[in-house]
Amino acid sequence: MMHVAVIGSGTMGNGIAHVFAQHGFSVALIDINQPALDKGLLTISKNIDRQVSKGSLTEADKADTLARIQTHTSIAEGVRNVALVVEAATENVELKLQIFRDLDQYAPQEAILASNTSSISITKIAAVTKRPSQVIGMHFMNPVPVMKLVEVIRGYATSDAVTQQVMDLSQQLGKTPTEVNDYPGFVANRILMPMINEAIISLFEGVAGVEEIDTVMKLGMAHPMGPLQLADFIGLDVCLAILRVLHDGLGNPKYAPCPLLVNMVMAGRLGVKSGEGFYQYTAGSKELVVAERFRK
Ligand SMILES: NC(=O)c1ccc[n+]([C@@H]2O[C@H](COP(=O)([O-])OP(=O)(O)OC[C@H]3O[C@@H](n4cnc5c(N)ncnc54)[C@H](O)[C@@H]3O)[C@@H](O)[C@H]2O)c1
Repeated sequence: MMHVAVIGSGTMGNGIAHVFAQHGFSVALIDINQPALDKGLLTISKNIDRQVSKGSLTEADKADTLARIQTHTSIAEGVRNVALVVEAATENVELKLQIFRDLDQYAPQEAILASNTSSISITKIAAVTKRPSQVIGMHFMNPVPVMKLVEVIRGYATSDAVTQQVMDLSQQLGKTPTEVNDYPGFVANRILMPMINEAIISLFEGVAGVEEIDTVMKLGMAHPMGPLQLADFIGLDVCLAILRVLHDGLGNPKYAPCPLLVNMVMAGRLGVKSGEGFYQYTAGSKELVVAERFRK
């Protein structure tokens, strides 16, 4: 049984641990404290229950999956004997660079070190290690157990052999890996974020209202969710941070974040997580209600 470590048991980390364990890997799940790990395990358990109720997994699969996950609060301890580490800690450059210095020190020399970062350069992360040819991006999509894509990002020094191993491993998880090179935003966010930004600019310039913009994209382009609702889900602070990475990294004014997005983030209107973005969110209600500010 191949042994892997996942750093971070938040939204993405618990999903990544879940899919590895479900597909027979033994997983060391690592976070900074036990409550964070317990919360991650609880989410995994609830998500497996959903798979069981749909008939895609059995109760026995659930027990086996959970039994393959061990938790740790120390990187040094958790990454001993692993063949692969997938880092899914908070999106912060300094934090990730320190984690990769630690991983380089404590993980076996031949281990592959992957990051699930949405926007930080894989080449920059690799450069703080003594094994840049074994550092790679493994960008899962949210929710991880459901979404099929893994964007596999080759840093400047990532080797062909490591890229192939990660492509193969992603397939073993039932995912479809897609190889891309390491430039700002990779492919997913380089295309998604300008679309979201353009939707916000259309609202800002009065071209149409919130519901109209989302309806055009849902019904006209067969998107499952409109771009403004999607921005609320992702978090407007996260969208702004990624647009700034594109703008700074590519130096093209077309990536400049819309002033309305900047204002909303400054005002703490971050979308679902703050209770209000382009829509307003009330606990327990599934109805989609446009935020008062944007009502006609
Ligand atoms: N949320 C998404 O939709 C999404 C999608 C794709 C990629 N990502 C990327 O995945 C990564 C994680 O995002 P998330 O949404 O799961 O964040 P999150 O805030 O839900 O979880 C981050 C976890 O990392 C833990 N952590 C922080 N410092 C740590 C350390 N030193 N060691 C171990 N654990 C540590 C935190 O305690 C927390 O549990 C980020 O790089 C993000 O860009 C997120």
